Amino acid sequence: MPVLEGLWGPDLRMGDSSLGVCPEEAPGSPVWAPLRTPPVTCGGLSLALELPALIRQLRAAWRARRGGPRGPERSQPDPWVEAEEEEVKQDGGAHLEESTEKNGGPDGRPVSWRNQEPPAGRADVRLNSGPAGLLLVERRGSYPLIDLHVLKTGVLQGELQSGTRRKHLQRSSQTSRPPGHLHLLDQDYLGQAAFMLSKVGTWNFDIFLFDRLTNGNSLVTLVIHLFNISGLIHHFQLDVVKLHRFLSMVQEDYHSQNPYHNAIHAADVTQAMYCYLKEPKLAEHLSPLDVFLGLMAAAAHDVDHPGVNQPFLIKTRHHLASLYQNTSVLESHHWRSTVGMLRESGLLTHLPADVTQDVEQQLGSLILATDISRQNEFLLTFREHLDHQDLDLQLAEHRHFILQIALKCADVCNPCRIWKLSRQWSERVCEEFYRQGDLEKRFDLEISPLCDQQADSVSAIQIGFISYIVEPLFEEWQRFTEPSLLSRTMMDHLNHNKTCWSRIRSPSSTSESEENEDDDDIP
Ligand SMILES: Nc1ncnc2c1ncn2[C@@H]1O[C@@H]2COP(=O)(O)O[C@H]2[C@H]1O
Ligand SMILES: [Zn+2]
Repeated sequence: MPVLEGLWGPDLRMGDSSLGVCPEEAPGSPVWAPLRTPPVTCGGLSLALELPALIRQLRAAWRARRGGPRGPERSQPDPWVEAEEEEVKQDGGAHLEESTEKNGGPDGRPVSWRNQEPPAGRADVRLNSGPAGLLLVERRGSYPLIDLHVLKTGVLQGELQSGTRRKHLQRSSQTSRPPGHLHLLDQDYLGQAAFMLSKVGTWNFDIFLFDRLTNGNSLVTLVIHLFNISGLIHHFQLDVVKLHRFLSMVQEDYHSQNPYHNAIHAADVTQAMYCYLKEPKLAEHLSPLDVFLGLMAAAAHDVDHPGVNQPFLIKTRHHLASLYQNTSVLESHHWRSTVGMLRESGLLTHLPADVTQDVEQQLGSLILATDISRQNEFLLTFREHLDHQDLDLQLAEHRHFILQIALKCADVCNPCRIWKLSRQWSERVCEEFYRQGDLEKRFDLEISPLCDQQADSVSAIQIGFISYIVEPLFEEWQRFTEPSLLSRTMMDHLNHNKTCWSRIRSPSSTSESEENEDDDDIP
């Protein structure tokens, strides 16, 4: 499979994984002992509540603050945002110093740390400065939809732009709900969604079903629940209304029209991250800040993803590619957009400036680690640590590294899910690749690897992805977490799913229709 090998690097696999049984949530595993304090009140809201009651309180609080049933309307094109984006293009980002100052915090707190170096041990935050060496904060509305009209002429003329007017039109039509509105659970489904949340730590959690039950609000609902049960709201004295506002912005800025990179993927990664943070090897060492960062980074790690990859943005000269100098373009955008939303929501304004600075930098380091082109760099370091048995989770720096690895695992864990869920993710991600390929074909661009529906079958893509990316990473993760029932289960599913894709690829042994009927049994 030379194409796949070339794309994903050499096969770095180690030994075979052992087989195991499919567990429910491991009983009695330590879950961040320091966080066990029962949530009582926060922002005037009682948090010792079942989810439906919490949501009702949230809704009432939100309405009271907004002075009406609706949140701020964002669906109208905002000429101010457009004007500013034009500025970005014209001055190459230099004006962002002023913009950062303006947005330093909703309370107007000066952002005195702008030109400081990132804290020691945060070497991954290497793209925190723009051309003028200033920290970039992307404001909401930098929605990087690809403007097909501009693409057609722009590629020829070598001046592709992002097409701000069109993107606002597309943005407002993509969602059926008014942005900013508090989209809470449909009463009919409250009970079922709440029941699912009671099993949020189990590996076979069906995020697609949960998304339907929550009316497309899986990300907001899941993360508020996880923050609540993890004691984070209490520990950091978070204002639940601000938290809800922040998460709604994040959820809304995922593109629902992307088959794969949408808010359901973010919710799925966050749920996986939660499972990994509960791993006994890790949980007892994690501080509340670690848990907060892990869940936040997972929730926001792909925000505003345009549904095309970095090479596409580079070859079409998208403004984000030049803004981030063709390096970790998407990940940098996800991070800086997250920082913009954090500041806009005011979620952390009650915390000391050095804490918020640290949070922003660590979020960057975590989100940047999800750049799949840096896979080998992380894998080799991880393997070296495990070989030398020198990871000391008392050290914040080592915990941060493990959080990066955990997030990377969560991001590519879909082949480790039960077949019924895994197959959906595989089809979705390939559909997104094929759409990019169709775009490239339509505009006479070279078709990117894996994006040609005629040449690259779903099964071939999956076998390559599992062999070169997922297996090597999860084998090391299993080494780190052992003995772990969850890791054994994930490896079971991975092997099973790989076998399924192999059979689909070579139907002589099993027909595709036969395989589609396959349930979640491990072979
Ligand atoms: N099942 C899969 N098959 C092929 N590629 C995948 C699969 N799951 C994730 N990926 C790729 O891995 C990348 C991890 O980072 P992203 O979520 O940004 O984008 C993801 C996809 O490009
Ligand atoms: Zn992702």
